[in-house]
Amino acid sequence: MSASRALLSSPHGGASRTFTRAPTRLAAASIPFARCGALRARTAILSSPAATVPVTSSEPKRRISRSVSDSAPLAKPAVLVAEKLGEAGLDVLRQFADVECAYGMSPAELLAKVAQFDALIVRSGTKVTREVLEAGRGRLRVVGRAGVGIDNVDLQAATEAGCLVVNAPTANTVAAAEHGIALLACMARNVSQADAALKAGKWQRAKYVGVSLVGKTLAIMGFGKVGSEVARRAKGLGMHVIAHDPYAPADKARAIGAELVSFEEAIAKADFISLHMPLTPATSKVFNDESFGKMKTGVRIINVARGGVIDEDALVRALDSGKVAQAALDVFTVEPPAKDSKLVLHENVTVTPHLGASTVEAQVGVLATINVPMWM
Ligand SMILES: O=C(O)[C@H](O)COP(=O)(O)O
Repeated sequence: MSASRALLSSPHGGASRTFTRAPTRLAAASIPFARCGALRARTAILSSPAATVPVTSSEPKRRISRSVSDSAPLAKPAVLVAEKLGEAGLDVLRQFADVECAYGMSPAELLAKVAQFDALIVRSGTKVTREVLEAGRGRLRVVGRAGVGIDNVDLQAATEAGCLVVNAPTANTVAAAEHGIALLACMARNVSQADAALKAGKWQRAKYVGVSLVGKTLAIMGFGKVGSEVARRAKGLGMHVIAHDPYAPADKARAIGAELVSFEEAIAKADFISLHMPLTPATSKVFNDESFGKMKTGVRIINVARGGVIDEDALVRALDSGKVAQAALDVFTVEPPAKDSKLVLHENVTVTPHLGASTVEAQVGVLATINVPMWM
C-alpha cells in the first residue's frame, strides 16, 4: 500500500466516520445524563437522541419498554471508572449511577472487578481486551471511551459480548490541538531543555537559540478534527500550512488557508510535521527510515496522535544523524515508555505523558458526551 493510501484522517475524524456518528452533541452541559438511570423507572422507552450512535454496531439490547404502572424504582447501574476524569462530570454521573473510581488498576485487578459492573469507563490507558469483555459477560453492557481513539478497545470482542462501546469524538479536539501547538512552540524554542538546565543552575543563552515559526512550512498529516484545528492556529502564527489526508475535502482545507498535497510532497516540503492520523494497521510505523529519508534535513516533528504511527527506532536514528533536528512527542508505542528509552531521553526530544486531552474542560466534556447511563 502506498504511503498516501495508508494514511487515514485524524483519529478525531476518521474513527468517528468509520464506526459511528457518535455522541457528539448531547447537550451535555445543559442536560447531562438525562433520560437515564433512575429516570428509567418512569420512562416508557429509553430512546436515544438521533445524533447518538454507539461505536459498536449492536444496539442496546436491554432498552426495554416499561409501563408507568410497572414503576418500581430500578437500582442505579454500577459504573467502574478506570482512569481519572473531571470531578464535575463524575458528580453528575453519581446522580444516575453507583460510581466506583479505581484508577491505576493492573490488568489482573480489572479482570477481577469488571464482572461487578454494568458499565466501564476508560481513557487510552486501559486495555479493554477480549479477556476483560469475556469476564464482564452477563453484566457489562457499556464501555464508555471518554475520548476519541478506540484502539485500546477490542471492538470485535465487544460486539460478540453484546457490549456497546461509546466514544467522545469532539469533546477533546481543542485540547489536543492546543497541546500540539504548545509542543510546537516549546520545541522550537527549547523550552523544556532550557528549563531543566536553568533549574540545574545553568544559564545557557547561547546553547538554546531557537528557530522561528513565522514563514515556516508546517505539514499536517491527517486533516481531521484535531489536524484542522492545529492548522487554524498555525495560520495565526504566520506559518505556511500544507496538509495530507486522502479523505479530507479540498474546500475544507482551502477555507482554513491550508493546501492539500500528497504524502510525499508534504514530508518533502515541511520544516515542521505534525501528526494527526489514527493508528490502524495501515498507518502503523508509516514514519520510518524511508519516510524520514525523504524529509528535509533539520525537519522537526510533533506527535499528539498515536506513538505507533512512528517507527521509534528509526526516529532515534534520524535524530542521531541530524536528519530530524527535534521531535516533540506526547504519545508512544508503549505507554508509559521504558525508563531508559533512548527516544524519551534524547536531548533533542521534548516529551509529555499523553496529555493532549488533559484539560479540565475536556475531561468534563468527554464524560458528559459519552453519557454512559443513557445506554444502560
Ligand atoms: O484518543 C484520545 O482521545 C486522546 O488520545 C486522549 O486520550 P486520553 O483520553 O487517554 O487522554
